[in-house]
Amino acid sequence: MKKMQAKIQNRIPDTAARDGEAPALPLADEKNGDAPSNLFGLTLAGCSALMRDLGEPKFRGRQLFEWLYGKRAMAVDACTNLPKKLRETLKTRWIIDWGEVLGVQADLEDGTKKMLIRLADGECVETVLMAYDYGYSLCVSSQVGCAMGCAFCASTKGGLVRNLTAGEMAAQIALVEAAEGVRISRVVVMGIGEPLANYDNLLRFIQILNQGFGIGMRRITVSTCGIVPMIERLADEALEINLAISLHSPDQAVREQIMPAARRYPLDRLLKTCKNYFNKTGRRVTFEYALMAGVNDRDEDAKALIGLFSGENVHLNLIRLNPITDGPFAGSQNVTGFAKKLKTGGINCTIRRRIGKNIDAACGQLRHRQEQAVPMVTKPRGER
Ligand SMILES: C[S@@+](CC[C@H](N)C(=O)[O-])C[C@H]1O[C@@H](n2cnc3c(N)ncnc32)[C@H](O)[C@@H]1O
Ligand code: SF4
Repeated sequence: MKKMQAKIQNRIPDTAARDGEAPALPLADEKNGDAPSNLFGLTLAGCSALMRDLGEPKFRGRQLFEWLYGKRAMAVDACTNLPKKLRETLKTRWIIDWGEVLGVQADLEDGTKKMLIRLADGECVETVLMAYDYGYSLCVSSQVGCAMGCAFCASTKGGLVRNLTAGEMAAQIALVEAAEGVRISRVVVMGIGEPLANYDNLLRFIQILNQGFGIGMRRITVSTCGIVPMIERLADEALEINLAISLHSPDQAVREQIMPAARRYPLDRLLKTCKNYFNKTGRRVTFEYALMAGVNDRDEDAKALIGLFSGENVHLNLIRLNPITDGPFAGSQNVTGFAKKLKTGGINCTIRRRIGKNIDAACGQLRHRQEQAVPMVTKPRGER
């Protein structure tokens, strides 16, 4: 484990470690010139470099890191393991800022809570808290908006605004835990944005999750629409995280229509890359498949999936499509029948438990509402 952590640390780009200057500043702060910088989001290497720059012994870096994430310190003065004089010095240039929860939608039926979070520069992202038998899982956003243009997804409606910093991803956990009085034990990077298009910050975030929050690598899932070169890079990191691929069709032409990224990264190349990923990491890849009526829920789709995956050590996760405003697709009425066909064909598949159906479950809807100044509503039970 220690060896693996050291490996991640060496690979994670960190301005502090690289330049010997102030640790990597979050993007939001870079825009603000003289504004204080956010300590939240520094990796262990970043904390150590900061302490070194301040003329402090190296162990102070670990102390800061532990209080930032292990203790969820909300202010520099809450880092009571650091000497008061050092805290005063830190406060001249540094703050701890998690952003704030702007609003919450709760699904009273299944306990899912979707929160709209405001970032330091006023941009918003969503994060979703899900309750399971084993504890709490958080679905984290990785970007403000998304450039990928998938036709069924609300996250991409206004395009990409910017990447989230590692701190802004980690703050989603701290904020939700503080607001709800819970501990998050699993994290899925399946919120707004394409995590592999924000690769360096994603790796920093994973490091913070693992070393700072103490969340095991196997309890972290990263989902991608299939950015092949970044999947190849991720395979080389040798992390034990779970990789999920948004597949949504076994047909290249259909995929190109509903997921523009497929034009650049064709299905055969993507599947080959996933095979290599499994061979290198030993981690089984999950394929996500949101069923859309007449688009990808036909007999021929089931047959094609069986042809692609029969005998392969993969998992297919069938998802009920969440309706989005003005979306071109309707959810399939044949989810269980489709699953049955796949199972009969020898495919290891499950239907994802539907969560948050009484709120704006589709990822990006809430942020979109906020941008359009549409009031945030929790729909009555059963209404779609
Ligand atoms: C929002 S994406 C974020 C992660 C990454 N960008 C990706 O595409 O895998 C997370 C998952 O939600 C799925 N998704 C997007 N819009 C959806 C919708 N309207 N209904 C159901 N699933 C949806 C995506 O295909 C993907 O599997
Ligand atoms: S599904 Fe993922 S990649 Fe596609 S637009 Fe939505 S967030 Fe972006």
